[in-house]
Amino acid sequence: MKLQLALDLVNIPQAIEVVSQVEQYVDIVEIGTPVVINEGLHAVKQVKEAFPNVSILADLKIMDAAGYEVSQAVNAGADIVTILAAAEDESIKGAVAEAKKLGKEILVDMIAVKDIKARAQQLDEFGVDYICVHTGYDLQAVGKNSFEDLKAIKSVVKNAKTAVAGGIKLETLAEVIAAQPDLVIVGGGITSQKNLSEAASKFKELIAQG
Ligand SMILES: O=C([C@H](O)CO)[C@H](O)[C@H](O)COP(=O)(O)O
Repeated sequence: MKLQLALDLVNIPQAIEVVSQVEQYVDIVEIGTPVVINEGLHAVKQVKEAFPNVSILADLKIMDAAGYEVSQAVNAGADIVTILAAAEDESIKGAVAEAKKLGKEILVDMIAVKDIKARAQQLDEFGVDYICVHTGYDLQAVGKNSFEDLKAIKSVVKNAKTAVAGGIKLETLAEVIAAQPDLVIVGGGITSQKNLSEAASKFKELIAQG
């Protein structure tokens, strides 16, 4: 089980500062969608240049022009690029083909998908690398989480790695670990803490025990 740190509410210098404090505890650093919207793919490029040995996920949440957008993110330094599960099948297949050509990976974000099991089965057949259940900020705000959805995809996905994101805190981590995803994505659960390094190390320690 791996730990991904999501950086959503920072600018580029702040992102670099955060990564310098937690690098040893996280397996993947996510350049979050709000950061890409604010700073563009320069954020991916500059964080990768500062930490060439860190795996970078670019959370583009692609919806169309998938092959092209994947290629641009990879050119900037991304190792993993995200696409929305709600995108057309052709877009998902295009993203997978481009990532495979470049030796990189695709994570599909299931945010807002209603029939989680059926879509996860289709995505698995398309050869995506990760399938991620995700409760976004707007549903977190009304008390939702993705823990049941994680169990649902775990019951049908045969090839892809599974991931979970959305409001995961130290207090809820045990429930997540019990479902055994391949990747746990944590943003505010680490970045809102005073001592970032201590918070990341606690997440890492519990995940390693998982
Ligand atoms: O993808 C995310 C969200 O849609 C904003 O772009 C976050 O990175 C993801 O939800 C993880 O962050 P936390 O919910 O703060 O753990």
